[in-house]
This record gives sequence, C-alpha cells and structure tokens, in this order.
Amino acid sequence: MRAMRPMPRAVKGLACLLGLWLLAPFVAGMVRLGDADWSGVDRAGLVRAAGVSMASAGVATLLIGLFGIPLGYVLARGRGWWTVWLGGVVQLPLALPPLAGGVLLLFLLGYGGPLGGLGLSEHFGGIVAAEMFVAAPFLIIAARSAFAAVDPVLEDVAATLGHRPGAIFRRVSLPLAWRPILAGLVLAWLRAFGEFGATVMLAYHPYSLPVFTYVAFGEAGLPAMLPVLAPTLLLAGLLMVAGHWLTRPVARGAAPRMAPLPLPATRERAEASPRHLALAIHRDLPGFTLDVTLESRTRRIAILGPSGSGKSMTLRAIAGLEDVAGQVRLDGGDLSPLPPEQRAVAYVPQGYALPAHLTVARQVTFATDCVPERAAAWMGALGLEALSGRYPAELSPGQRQRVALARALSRRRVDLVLLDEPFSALDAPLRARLRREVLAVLRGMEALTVLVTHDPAEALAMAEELVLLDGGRVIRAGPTADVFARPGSELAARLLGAEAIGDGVMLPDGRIDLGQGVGLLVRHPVGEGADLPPTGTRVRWSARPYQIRLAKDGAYPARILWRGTVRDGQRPTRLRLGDAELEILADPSCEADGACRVTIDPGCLQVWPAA
Ligand SMILES: Nc1ncnc2c1ncn2[C@@H]1O[C@H](COP(=O)(O)OP(=O)(O)OP(=O)(O)O)[C@@H](O)[C@H]1O
Repeated sequence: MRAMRPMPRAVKGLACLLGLWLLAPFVAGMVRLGDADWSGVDRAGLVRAAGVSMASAGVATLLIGLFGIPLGYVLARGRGWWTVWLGGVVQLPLALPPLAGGVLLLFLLGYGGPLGGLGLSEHFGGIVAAEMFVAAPFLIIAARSAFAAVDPVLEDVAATLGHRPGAIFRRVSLPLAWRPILAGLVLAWLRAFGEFGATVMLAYHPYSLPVFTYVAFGEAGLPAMLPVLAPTLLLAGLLMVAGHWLTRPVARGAAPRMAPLPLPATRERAEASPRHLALAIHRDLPGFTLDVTLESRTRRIAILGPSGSGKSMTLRAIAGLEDVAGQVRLDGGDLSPLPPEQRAVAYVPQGYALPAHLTVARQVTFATDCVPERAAAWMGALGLEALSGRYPAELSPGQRQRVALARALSRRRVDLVLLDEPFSALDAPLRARLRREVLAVLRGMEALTVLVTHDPAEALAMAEELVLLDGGRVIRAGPTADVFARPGSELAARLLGAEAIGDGVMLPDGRIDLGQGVGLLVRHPVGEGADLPPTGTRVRWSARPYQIRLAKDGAYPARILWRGTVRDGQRPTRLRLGDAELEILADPSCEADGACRVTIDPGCLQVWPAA
C-alpha cells in the first residue's frame, strides 16, 4: 500500500473547524434531551409522516436514478452548446430557494397549470414531484463528474473489442462510475427525505415528516421537537451507514478458470499472403493537421516518428476511433463507414486501457469474440497466470501492457492488429522475448499489423514496411530495409537512429568520395548500386555509432582525434574519416591511437541527397 503523505496543518485545521460546526447543532440538541416533551406527540401521525417521507424519497430517488444517470452520462460525454445549456438547466433547482421552486411547480402542476390534470397537488405524487425537483441535481452532478472521470479510451477500446454502445455503457462506463453515482443517489435520497419548502407549496397533505415537524413546532413549540426529530435523525443516520456500506471497496471476484492451449504460432504455419491497406485521411485540429496518404501491400507496417507527429492518431483513425475525413481501405473494402466494433481490430493503445473493475482474467477475455483457449495460452505465454485474480491497480506498467496484448490477441477474428508502442514498458530481455513471440504469432495470422514505435530497431525487427511521420505527414514510406538504406532526408535518417553523419559526393562505382582519397562503398539492399543518387550528387551518409568499427585490416584509413571514458562496455571515440568527423562507439580493448583503420559494412549505410 502507498505510504501516507503528511497533510498540511492549516488544511487539517480548517477541515476540523467546519466538521465541528456541522456537529455543534447535534450536540446542542443532545444537551436539551432532558427538556423533551413526549406527552403531546401524535405518535400515529409521526409514524405515518415518516412512512410518507421514506416512501416518497425512495420513489423520487428511483426516478432520479433512472433518468439522472443517463443525463449525467450525456452531460459528461456530449459536445456542443446544447450540453452546456442542459448542464446549466440541471443546476437551476439548486440556485432557487425551495419555496420559489414550489411556486414554479404549482404553476406547472397546480390547478389550472398545464399538467394540473394529473392531480398531483395535495397528493403523494406531488411530494415525489417536489422532491425530484430539488434532489435530482445532487445525483446528476455526481453522475456527470463520475462519468467524466472515466477515461474515454476505455470505451474506445471496448468498442474495438466488439462491444456496442449499450454494452459499453453497462459493462465499462457504469461499473467504473458506480461508486460516486451511488454516493449521489444516497445524497439525493437524503435531500428528498428532508425536503420541505417545495413540498409545502405543492403538497401540504399528506404530511411528510418535515411538514409534520413544522406543524408540530407551530402547535407545541421547541420542547415537542426532540421527539419529532428523533425518527428523522435515526433514519438519516441509518441511510448514511447503508450508503457507506454500499460504496465500500468491492471484494475481489473469482477469476474464471481456463484450460490453456498452445499459442497459434507454435503450430507450423506458412506466412499468410500480404494485405492491401490504403489510407487517405485528413484531420484539422487547432495547431495540428493530420494528412496521411499511404498505400501498402504487406503484412506488417511500422509507423515511426517523433513525439506528437500523429502516429497514435493515425492508428486510432484506422481503428475507427478518430473523427477523420477520407478513407481507410483494407483489401479494397472501405472501412470508413464501419464503427470500431465492426472493423475486426486487435488494438493495444498506449495507456493499456484496462477498466479498473475487471480482474486480469476478465480483461483478457473481455472481447465479445474472445477464444478462451487462446486467452489462456496468451496468459501463459505472457506470464500472467499467477496474476489472473488481480486488478489493474495491482499490476506494474509492464504487466498491464502484457494484459492489453493478451486481450487484443485473444479475439477470434482479427483483420487488423494495431499496436501502439506495445513493448515500451517492458524490460529489455522481456521485450526481446515478447517481440519474438508476438512476431511469430503475427506471422501465422491472416491479419495486417500496424505497429507504432519510437524504436528503429523494433521497426526493423518486426515490420516489412516502414512509414516515417513528421508533423502529421508521411515523409518517407517503403520496404523497411529500403527506407533504412535511403531515408531520403536528414530528419528521416535521424528518426532511424543516425548519429554519425558525414558528407560526400557520389562516384560512378557506387562509392561516396569522402575527400582525402577515401571512397566509401555503399551497397543498396535491392541490388549493387541500384537506386543510388546519380554520380556527382552531393550526398549525406550515416551509420550507427556501433556500425563503424576499428579494425587493423579495416578498409578505410582514419585518424583517432579523441577517446572518452568507457561507459556501458563501450568507449566513445571521435575520428576523422576523409573530411568527416564522426563519433563512434569503439571496443574498449582496442588500443589504437592516432592513425588507424576502420571497417564499415556497406549494407548498413544510409545515403540521401544533401539539401
Ligand atoms: N484535441 C486536440 N487538439 C489539438 N491538438 C491535438 C488534439 N489531440 C491531439 N492533438 C495533437 O495531435 C498531434 C498528434 O498526436 P498523436 O497522439 O498522434 O502523437 P504521437 O505521434 O502518437 O505522439 P507520441 O509519440 O508522443 O505518442 C499532437 O501534436 C497533439 O498535440
């Protein structure tokens, strides 16, 4: 459990003062208990009035809950002027003195009013109507805040798992918001139970408990009040205790048992055929425009880009969760008109989106078309079996990420696997193992995978095609090896991890003239010399710092300019190669100094025309 942080003294002092002020009238009443006059109390009338108040408050609260919970949801999720207007309207009864509220209700429900024919005036129904009017805002405001606190991404992910809006409301939004809503219902009942002003205007008869108290006060004065107040205090106290009990933390539910089967990927399967994804999507936001056009025939695409470049938005647009213009086509079929629950996607969002009220086992089996055996297999493969009864709050970020992965991959039918940084919270060995396992499963699936990542190595390991995004636009796309070899711009090269960058001029034999007689050999993955910038073009080139190695028999002469201290088993070393100065990570055991030779694999070089 989290350690308690000390509270500021001033805050505690102010809180206690208000608590004392609220308690003071009760103490004052207790002190006067001895003066209570029980003789003149109409006990039968008191019991009747208490019954009327309990029943009317109960009916009013039921109706308030039935209509107020949906209204709270609409206010929390709705957009536009009418939600603002509606939000103001529901607070009006709070702003009015209850007597004024009663007068307005009389205009509506009294004799001659538009709803006077209902005959609610001087009727039990009138008490309920008055209580609803004054007590409803308590529940609506509580429900609106409770729903607003539910992360909309949880609802989005539930939609991608096949749940329709009604089911999402019942299975995600309502359970997550339930405890504050229950507290709102208790408050509404208490307010309805104690309601006097509006009731006395609309329905003086039959006596509710507050009206009975008022009448008794008028007839017998203060000494008769204590016996009359006793049931009020008792009932209110009982309800508060019941409310506290109802809103206590819920007990842990038992996890369903599942018999694990081997993962689909462990069965030998040939890699499925490529799929055709065509994107032409556009979205204008204040300060950001997403404009992605992309055509790809492959099985696994990685989207790489700096933070805020639109990677997640693109993924969400493919899932149908983003309000974009344009089209998302898969194998020629237009997905754009389909809601997320009909797009057959396995979506792993960045924040994992695990509803707090479901155990790990229930999270993993949450999809409408979950295959329980597959879920069990994934739980085993991802090391989640021992955690199956835990709630998300009891998991580490890495464990939550694994649950989100298992949930997405346990669906029966998946056309698109959409992974938003699915391995980012995992430690390096687990990340490497999971990458391998997930890749093996993806190879065996018919689905097309779109992976969002910051990690060029992950993109290289997992994707056949690579898309580089910057500022909401595609700056380079193509086969992964091709994009790595020809990033096309310095920005793209840096996104791919280029750090050692030099200049040169293309020579006719597929080499780059680095100056001082050094001709750097470049091999294009598609074929020797193919698709290289034309001879004479000024180019920039790069390699990763660890891809330039000091070696006695290296192909190129170089000069060491500076050697740093060993860090993480490598020594940062600056050297001159031709006219370029490069920083590399050298093997610390290498003692070379001054003149040296280096080797660079021609296949790892990235080349692009200088701007
Ligand atoms: N409601 C909004 N109004 C204005 N801009 C928005 C809104 N929502 C998102 N953005 C902007 O859209 C851009 C793309 O967001 P997105 O989440 O797709 O980025 P990303 O590339 O996934 O970033 P990261 O790698 O940090 O997750 C960001 O620059 C963000 O500031």
